[in-house]
Formats: sequence, C-alpha cells, structure tokens
Amino acid sequence: MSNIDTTPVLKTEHLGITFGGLKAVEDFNISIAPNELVGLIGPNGAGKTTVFNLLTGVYQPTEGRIELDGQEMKDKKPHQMAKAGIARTFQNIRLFKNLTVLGNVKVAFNQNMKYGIFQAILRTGGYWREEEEIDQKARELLSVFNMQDAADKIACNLPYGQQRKLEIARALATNPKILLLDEPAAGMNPTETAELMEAIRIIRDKFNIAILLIEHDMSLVMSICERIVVIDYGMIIAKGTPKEVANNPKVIGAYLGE
Ligand SMILES: Nc1ncnc2c1ncn2[C@@H]1O[C@H](COP(=O)(O)OP(=O)(O)OP(=O)(O)O)[C@@H](O)[C@H]1O
Repeated sequence: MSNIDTTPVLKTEHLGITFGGLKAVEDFNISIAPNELVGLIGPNGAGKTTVFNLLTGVYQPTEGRIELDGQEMKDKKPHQMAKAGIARTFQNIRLFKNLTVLGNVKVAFNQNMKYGIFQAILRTGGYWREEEEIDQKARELLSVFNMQDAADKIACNLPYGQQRKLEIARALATNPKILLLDEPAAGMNPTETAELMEAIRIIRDKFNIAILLIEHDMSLVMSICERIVVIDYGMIIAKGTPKEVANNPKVIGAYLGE
C-alpha cells in the first residue's frame, strides 16, 4: 500500500517570539514530513533553542502558529505538547541521575500508561500486566541503543556518550511523532559522535518518526540530514539539501562572521 498522506507532521507559520524589544525568532516557517530527518543549524545565539522552546510549549509564541499532524497547537503546556507527540532532549543532560538506566526509560513509559492511580495503589492484575509490558518495552528500547547490559546501572555512573543515548531512549519511550534533539553530540568525542549519528539514523527508520536536530557543527548534520534549515539572528536564511546549504553565500557569511 502506498503512503499518500502528505500532511506534515510538524508545520509552523510565521512563528515568532519577542523578549522585551528583541525578536529572538521571527517569521519561522517550516514543514516536516513524517519520517524526515531535518537539521536546524545556525551560529551561537541564532535562536535554535528558542525554536525548540516554542515547539514544546515552554514559550508561547507572540506571533504565528504551530500545527502537529494537521492539528493546531494553541496555548499548550509542555506536558500537553509531549502528549500530543513532540518529544525532546536538552542541551544539558537531564536524566534522573540516581535512578537506574531501566528506571529512567520506564518513567517515560509510565507517563503513557493506561491504568489509573487506584489500580496502582491496589496493585491489581491489570497493573502488574502493564508493569511487565513496560519493563519489556523499556529493555527492547535500550537494546536499540546497545545498552541492554547497562539496564541496572545507576544513570549518573554511565559514560557521557551513553547518558546522551539514554536521554534519547527516554524521549522515544513517550511514543512521539517527532523527536527534537538539541545538540545531542555536544561534549562527545569523535567515536561517540559517529556512533550517535548512526543511532539517530537507525531510530528514525525503526520508529518511523520525524527528527529535527539542532547542531552547531555544520559538518555533523551534513552527513545525516536530508534537509537543513539555517537560522541567523532569529530568521531563516537558507533551506535545502546539505549541499545547497553548504554552498549558500549567506550561510558561509553567517558562519564566517561568528
Ligand atoms: N527567556 C529569554 N529571555 C530573553 N532573551 C532570550 C530568552 N531566551 C532566549 N533569548 C535570546 O534569544 C536569542 C536566541 O537564543 P537561543 O538560545 O535560542 O540561541 P541558540 O541558537 O540556541 O544558541 P546556542 O547555539 O548558543 O545554544 C539570544 O539572543 C538569547 O539571548
């Protein structure tokens, strides 16, 4: 059966936000198809994280609109955006440091669980069945990242690269339509970075989701993204394939001007 659904999983129209007098993001238009891997790049302070904060309900836009799977997202709080299908990771690792690796993933699954508080307190059969299912799903997810053997380790004892991967696994456990990754390779060594990039490609294919990836390092996104959006001073200055973007004089100028 051919997939002829062309509704973008994420679409923004004239999205913008002003802090005081400063337009941190302005006229931001993007349309991401299901299963697309898109890079959002730009120099320091260009507005990339602010775009993520708008897309995840951390900030309310002062202009424009956001559509997720054809539905307008208006006045939504972060947990509502997450429930609607937008998951994210942060520039700084935000794991439950003292929980196990498995525990970190299970917490995210639990946010979507079906049984209610009374079943949890009374520990009915339904509760245990669902707990078992979550345990299994969490372990499967860890195995995608080759981390199944680390399931019982305490999160803060993992090497840095694995903590980053765990964050992504946790975000995936919320069953998103689109995953937003904010500089996932920040602080990684070249081997960890190469591994992570491979993992990102695999999860896109395996989970059939769209990914929007912020990256400061241009060469890194160039190698895995099909399409790249470049912002500078809060505005899109270029969009296109990695090759088109790399040869765009405005992009070269923005990066050289840093
Ligand atoms: N809550 C806020 N209040 C005031 N200004 C803000 C706020 N959040 C972001 N800004 C401003 O918006 C602009 C864009 O910042 P942002 O962090 O989104 O950039 P970035 O592209 O993610 O940068 P980096 O690569 O350094 O992370 C900056 O000028 C920043 O100071």
